[in-house]
Amino acid sequence: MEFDENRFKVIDHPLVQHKLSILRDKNTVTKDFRQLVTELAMLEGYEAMRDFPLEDCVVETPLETATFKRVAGKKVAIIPILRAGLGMVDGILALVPSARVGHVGMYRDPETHEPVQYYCKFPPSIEDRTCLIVDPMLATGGSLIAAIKYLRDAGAKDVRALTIVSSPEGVKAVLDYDPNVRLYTCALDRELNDAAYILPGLGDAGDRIYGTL
Ligand SMILES: O=P(O)(O)OC[C@H]1O[C@H](OP(=O)(O)OP(=O)(O)O)[C@H](O)[C@@H]1O
Ligand SMILES: O=c1cc[nH]c(=O)[nH]1
Ligand SMILES: [Mg+2]
Repeated sequence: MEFDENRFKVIDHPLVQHKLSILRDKNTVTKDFRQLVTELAMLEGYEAMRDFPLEDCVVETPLETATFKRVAGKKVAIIPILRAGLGMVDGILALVPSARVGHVGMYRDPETHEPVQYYCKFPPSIEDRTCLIVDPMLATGGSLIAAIKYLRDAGAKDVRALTIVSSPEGVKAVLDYDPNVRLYTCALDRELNDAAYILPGLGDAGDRIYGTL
C-alpha cells in the first residue's frame, strides 16, 4: 500500500530501528520495554515537531548581544490513548516541558475489536494547540479514529498522531477518516491477525509496559 508522504511518515532513523528491534523481542523485560518506549517517543516527537515555526529572539551571551531563533509561541497538547499511550508521554514532555496533557481512555472490545471509551479530558484552548495523539499501536485504527474525532469535536485544528508500530489497514483507515491529520510511526508492519493484533508487531503494548501479561 502507498500512502501520501505529506501526511504519513515512517521514522527510519537507524537509532529508531535499532531500539524498535529490541522492543519487539519477547525477551525484553518490562523495565527495558518502558524505557525504550520513552526513548522512541522522544525521537519520534523530534521529527513530528520539525516544522514548528521560529521567530527571532535577542540573547545576551557572556560576550555580546546577538539575534537568534526560538520556537514561535507554539502551544502543545499531548494526548495519550490510555493505557499504552501513557508510556509515550514522558519522552515528548522531555522535549516540550510546558506541554499540557489530555487523556482519552479506551480499550478494545476483545470480540468486536471496537474501542470502548471510559474517559476523556482535554486541556483548555485545544483549538490553539498542536495536538500530538500518542499510542504505541495502530491496528484496526478504531481507537485512533475515535481519539481524532473527540479532538476535532472539541475544536482541535492541528492534529498529529504518533505511533510506534502500525498496520497498513490502520494507516489507511486513519488517513481516509481525516484528510488533515498527520501520522508518524516507527514501523509499518505486514498485517493484522484474526484477533486484530499486528504481525510481526510486539504483542500487547499496554500489557508489556505495565507488566500485566
Ligand atoms: O487500532 P486499534 O484496533 O483500535 O488497536 C489499537 C489499540 O489497542 C491497544 O490498546 P488496548 O485496547 O490493548 O488497551 P490498553 O492500552 O489499555 O492495553 C493500543 O494501545 C491501541 O490503543
Ligand atoms: O498488536 C497490537 C494490536 C493492538 N494493541 C496492541 O497492543 N498490540
Ligand atoms: Mg492493551
